[in-house]
Amino acid sequence: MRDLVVRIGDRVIASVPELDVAAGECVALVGESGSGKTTTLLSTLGLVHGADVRGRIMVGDVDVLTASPARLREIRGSRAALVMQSPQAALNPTMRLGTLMSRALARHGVKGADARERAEEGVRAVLLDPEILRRYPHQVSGGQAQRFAIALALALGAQVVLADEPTSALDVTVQAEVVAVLRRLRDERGLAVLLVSHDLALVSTIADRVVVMRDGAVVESGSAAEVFARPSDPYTRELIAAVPELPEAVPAPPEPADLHEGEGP
Ligand SMILES: Nc1ncnc2c1ncn2[C@@H]1O[C@H](COP(=O)(O)OP(=O)(O)OP(=O)(O)O)[C@@H](O)[C@H]1O
Repeated sequence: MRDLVVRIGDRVIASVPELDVAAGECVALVGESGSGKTTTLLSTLGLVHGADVRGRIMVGDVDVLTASPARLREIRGSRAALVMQSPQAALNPTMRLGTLMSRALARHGVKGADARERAEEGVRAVLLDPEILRRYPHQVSGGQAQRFAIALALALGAQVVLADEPTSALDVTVQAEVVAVLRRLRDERGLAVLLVSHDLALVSTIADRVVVMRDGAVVESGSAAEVFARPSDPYTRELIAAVPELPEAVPAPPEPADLHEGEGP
């Protein structure tokens, strides 16, 4: 993404000069409520409505701002998948998870034995028992529903997962499970993850890079280790100071000078 500017009337609600997420990498957008994180994330799939969106947004080789509606539908789901805060609310309560999965696959042309295989492979990849495909949404926990949403994305072949506060509705242990699944998929399958979260402790356990937003603008970005260990912006320092356990969560990389400590010229 380059030079993203999202305006509603005269107000710029998100302005991001540069944002890239590579395969096998997790980038976290952090910042307080209303700082423009969700707007930035939704822009990547052309899902910001009622706003003036400018810039260059590429998902693979698709230019999101100039793509046809059909092309956009194709990338949503089959290339990039959105995982939102409350997946249970987004799942049709009258259908078993297996039916939801097979309908989604059918829409992308995958049917029959192929679809069953992909569904089972998807749920196994998020460490769920394929038995869960026989259950209805109300018969699974919030954490299972969230992992199912990720499984659905994987079954559809998503290479990028866009996760908006994927764990904020979950308790701490379940949050850790969801993050562990995302981390594993990033490491083992090269999934690219763009994560929106205001939870810096959680971000420190998964993000490779961090982009800090405030009032619609990027105030700081860099490797997670660098940003957490040596935040350059006062706002980032404030955010980090509010999370006492962070210094232990992310060991600071040594300063280049430290590497040579004690070694005289
Ligand atoms: N469609 C819209 N119409 C009017 N204002 C909007 C619209 N979408 C977002 N905004 C405003 O733009 C600003 C940025 O919103 P955004 O949801 O991107 O922030 P956020 O950092 O994700 O916040 P949160 O953590 O609360 O989700 C907010 O002030 C919000 O009220």
